[in-house]
Amino acid sequence: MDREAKNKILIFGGTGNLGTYMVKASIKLGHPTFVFARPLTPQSTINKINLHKEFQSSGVTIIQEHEKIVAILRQVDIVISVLPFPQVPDQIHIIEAIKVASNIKRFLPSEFGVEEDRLSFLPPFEACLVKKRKIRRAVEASGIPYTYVSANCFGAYFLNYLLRPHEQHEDVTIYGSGEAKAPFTYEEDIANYTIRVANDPRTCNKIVIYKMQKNILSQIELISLWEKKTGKYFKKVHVPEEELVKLTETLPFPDNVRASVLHGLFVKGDLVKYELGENDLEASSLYPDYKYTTVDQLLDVFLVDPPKPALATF
Ligand SMILES: CCOC(=O)[C@H]1C[C@@H]1c1ccc(O)c(OC)c1
Repeated sequence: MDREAKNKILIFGGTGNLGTYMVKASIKLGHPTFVFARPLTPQSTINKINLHKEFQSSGVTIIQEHEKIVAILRQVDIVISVLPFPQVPDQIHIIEAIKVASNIKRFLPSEFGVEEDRLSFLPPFEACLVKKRKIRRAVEASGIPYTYVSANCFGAYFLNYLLRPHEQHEDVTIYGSGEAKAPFTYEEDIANYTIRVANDPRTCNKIVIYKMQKNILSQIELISLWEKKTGKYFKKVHVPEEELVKLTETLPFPDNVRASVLHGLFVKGDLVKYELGENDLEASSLYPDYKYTTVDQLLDVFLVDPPKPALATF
């Protein structure tokens, strides 16, 4: 299909960590791509300024935030929100505007992490997931065609968090026994799958889980792979479950949230505890020809050029 026939995609949060991958994937797959972004100011970082320039030179249309959202929505077909947690409740305004515009073929709210309708976590993270569930219910009540994406653990994010390749260190922290498994999805694959999912009739009003068999590993397996590749062996420092639970109760915000994420993911192993339902779809099964990056391959990338570490906001 030529570029004109391709769905036009508007991305909220397109200048963020996952958002940048999403914009690049949308452009690479030939979609006219629009990014709803805060206007640059004299305080804007050089990275943000350069990102705007990079987007514009690759044909992205940057929509300044103050522009009329309904008028913008009437120019596009698909809306993808990659807004971070603090802005999750703001998506109610996107939903309202989509209802007024009434032309949007698919809306993907800002999900991409755990499958929050099937899992519960310790209170600090649970409170964050309540916000996401509210948006899901509002989307369903609105009648807007949607797709929810649960991409599980962001690969680069968690390899940085668990292995700390940017630091000189002799030890690694293991949460719990280290044996519980979790699915990892490299951010570039999250974006490449998501653009496909957003355009796929099979995924309308469905949940798509990103859970590739080769990328389901425990912390111990991850660290062992990294030790073999680096030739470095790390002292393992275990944080027992009861200590991590205590941290979720005593640490200040947002460290208490992070502790409760770690508890659910790596101590309880919750992300691999539910089976896909008959109504659920799995990305690598939907697009078997797409060659996703395995954790082993991502570690090879980390050996030579580890992506910059990031910390999610809540
Ligand atoms: C290790 C501490 O965890 C985090 O910083 C947050 C970014 C992690 C996160 C936030 C929301 C999620 O749904 C999710 O799914 C795996 C993961």
